[in-house]
Amino acid sequence: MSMIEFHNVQKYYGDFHALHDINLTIDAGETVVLIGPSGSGKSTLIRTVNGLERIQEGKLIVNGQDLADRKTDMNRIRKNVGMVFQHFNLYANKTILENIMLAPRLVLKRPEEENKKIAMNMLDRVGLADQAPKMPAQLSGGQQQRIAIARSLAMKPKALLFDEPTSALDPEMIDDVLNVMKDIARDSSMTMLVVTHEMGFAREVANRVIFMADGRILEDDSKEKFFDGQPSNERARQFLSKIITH
Ligand SMILES: Nc1ncnc2c1ncn2[C@@H]1O[C@H](COP(=O)(O)OP(=O)(O)OP(=O)(O)O)[C@@H](O)[C@H]1O
Repeated sequence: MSMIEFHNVQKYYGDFHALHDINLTIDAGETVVLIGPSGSGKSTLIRTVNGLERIQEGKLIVNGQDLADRKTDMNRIRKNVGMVFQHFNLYANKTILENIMLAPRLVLKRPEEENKKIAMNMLDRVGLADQAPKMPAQLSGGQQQRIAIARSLAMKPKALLFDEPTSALDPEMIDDVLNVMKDIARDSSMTMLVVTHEMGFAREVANRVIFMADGRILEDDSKEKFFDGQPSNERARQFLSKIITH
């Protein structure tokens, strides 16, 4: 079953053509890694999936709903599709536990006791149950990002989008966050679309690797083909050789 389908999608910012004729299907449970040079449209593409950016042409079906249709209920999309950003965006004046409980309480009307239980389970899953009473500023960047992931998980989404989740972190914190993401990727019920240049993550858990440049998808390969064979596209090959040697 497909979770995300792009059919001839075009996205413009004013006159600027940011996404060119995107065709892409991601099945439920897949982990797809999106790479490409700066400005190639990776963020734009994933932000269209939960309606943070609107598309101008084509069809974009997410969890069975067409996002190009103005009648589509965006709140329902956002309940099912979580997003983790480069900067964690935690509420600074709320405890870690409150950060996680807030959206399920307000959006899902989840009863308080159940909400707390699920929040604690999610904190446990990211290895930070003991941090529940603290404030975000008391945690390291890597811990804050794991809290942001727990917060997304607490909504029990069907899909999670990650936009460069480790690129604002000190190097020593990156593995802790990637390990949490790998654990989620191995859960076959979760669909993940991840913008990252962490190729170790891609090699270990991705089903597919997609290469974008200039707003276009130039390569969409299984991880085996991408890493062990050779991407067919010359720019993808060059990009891969640069990020792997650096
Ligand atoms: N709100 C906006 N208004 C106008 N142009 C935008 C806007 N957001 C992005 N763009 C442009 O769209 C193009 C794609 O940007 P996008 O952020 O999607 O790229 P990216 O591949 O995620 O880059 P990076 O790796 O640097 O984050 C860039 O040329 C960018 O300048």
